[in-house]
Amino acid sequence: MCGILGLLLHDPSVDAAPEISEALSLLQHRGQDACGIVTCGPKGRFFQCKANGMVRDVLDEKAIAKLIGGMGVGHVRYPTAGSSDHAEAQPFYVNSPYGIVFAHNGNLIDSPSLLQYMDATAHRHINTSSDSELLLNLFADNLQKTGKFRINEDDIFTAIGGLMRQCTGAYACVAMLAGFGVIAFRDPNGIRPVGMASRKTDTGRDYLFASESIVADALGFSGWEDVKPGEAVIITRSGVSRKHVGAHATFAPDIFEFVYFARPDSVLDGISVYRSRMAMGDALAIEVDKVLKERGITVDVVIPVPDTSRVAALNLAQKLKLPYREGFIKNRYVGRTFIMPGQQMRRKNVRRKLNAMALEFSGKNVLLVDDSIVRGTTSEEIIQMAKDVGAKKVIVASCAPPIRHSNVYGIDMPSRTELVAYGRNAEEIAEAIGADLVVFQTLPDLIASVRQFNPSISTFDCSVFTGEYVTGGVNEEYLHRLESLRADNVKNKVAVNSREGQSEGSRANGLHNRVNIVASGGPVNGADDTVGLHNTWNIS
Ligand SMILES: O=P(O)(O)OC[C@H]1O[C@H](OP(=O)(O)OP(=O)(O)O)[C@H](O)[C@@H]1O
Ligand SMILES: NC(=O)CC[C@H](N)C(=O)O
Ligand SMILES: [Mg+2]
Repeated sequence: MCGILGLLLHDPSVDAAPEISEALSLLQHRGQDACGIVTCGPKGRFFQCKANGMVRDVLDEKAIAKLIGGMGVGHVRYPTAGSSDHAEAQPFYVNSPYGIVFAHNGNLIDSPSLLQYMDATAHRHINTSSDSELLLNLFADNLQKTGKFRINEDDIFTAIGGLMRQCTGAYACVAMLAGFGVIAFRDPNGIRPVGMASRKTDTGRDYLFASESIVADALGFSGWEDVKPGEAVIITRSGVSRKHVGAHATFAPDIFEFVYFARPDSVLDGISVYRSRMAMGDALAIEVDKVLKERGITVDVVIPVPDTSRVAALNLAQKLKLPYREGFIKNRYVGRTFIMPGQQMRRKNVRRKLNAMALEFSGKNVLLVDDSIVRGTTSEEIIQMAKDVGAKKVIVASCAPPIRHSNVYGIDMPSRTELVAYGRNAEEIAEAIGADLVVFQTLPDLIASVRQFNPSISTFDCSVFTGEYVTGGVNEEYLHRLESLRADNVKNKVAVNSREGQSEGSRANGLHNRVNIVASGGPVNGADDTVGLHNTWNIS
């Protein structure tokens, strides 16, 4: 689940990079592996800084000062296709036609056939294993087909319509054409979010595209509107054009955005994430009450698993008239563990991140509330921590139903066997994570919790719960291939072998590398100090 960003300032002499960087830090919860910004300055020149790392580390003051121009595109990455190589950090760039920069959230499910098309028909070289580089080149190929010396909005709509006919999967994208403007589009099912807002200035209007509305709130933009499924929106300094260019398909935003991914203070597709999580807590309270009564178990205290579950846990506690205590204190400097690469790192960081306060657990029957149980890494660790500090019974309640199916649309859950609920019922899951009892939200209750705030949405992508994939094109053969490429144990093997094979490992040096990190206080307008697109890996 990455974060994407586009910004066009009405005054081209004001640099967009500082605000893009600020915006990316607000989207950091969507991707912690890599980040980047490309801006477009005078004469349509692009300036880039991207690398593996968090926003605050990669996009420091010096780097930002060298990103010239009043429009730009940004990205925070959570790798869900290809590798974690710094060459796959986004935005991606291709010089022909016109000069295009591209940022993508989601996953394509037909990368192998698109790769074949690129090679055999479009004659475009793809230099990484990223599906986003493929998607950029598909966009470029479709723009090329217009055959125009100078392109206009209609040509761009035609090109994006062509792209949408040619690829399948989840994609919310922001692109930038050199000297022209910024563009956003969303796949025909609208699986991944992206919206837009504007801001009045003394001279005209600034425009923003972002994965989540929180960015608009924080940067003083208003009039947030979602880009619609299958829609493309083009913003130039002369205004906004939007058009539905994709096939008409079922609108199915991913329900997991509401369960876990998005910030609670965002509103996605007209639904407040915060309110939907409150409703999840209310609904789960009824289920928990029922199960506890059936089993004759009493609970002394409700404790959330920070951070995401807090909103739901508080409502659940209030509904059940039980005390709510913050029994786990989070180290605020450790990021989200679920989106960290590799099981070892995730496990280690749950321990680093959370500390159990003995006073709140000792001698009590505690009800831990989490938003979801995926691999069970978090639950397993925190249940042990709760028991270590003297909890009598540990009951776990999950705001999401059991997750038994792979995600193919941009969450890194490729392998069913890594999921703790795969092939297990609730009792077996409880045993696997060391809980005395586990209670799951039902799927109808989860859907109702979210949908009540926008009943015009009839379907959500719930594939991780149901194994039904709204785009089609996902069968057993596909899932087996995905597992063989991306399961944790496979990725570990590839990382170990990468020095010999130079295939996917983090040590391989691709084409698109981080700009020099050089102590330099010089001017940013001279050729020596500005940062173009193709930089060397040079840290001094
Ligand atoms: O069963 P698992 O595989 O452990 O995955 C589920 C857990 O991971 C996430 O927490 P994370 O720490 O990533 O983020 P948060 O701080 O926003 O809760 C999520 O909120 C669950 O707690
Ligand atoms: N989670 C995402 O949106 C990732 C985008 C893209 N598939 C990548 O892996 O870089
Ligand atoms: Mg969590």
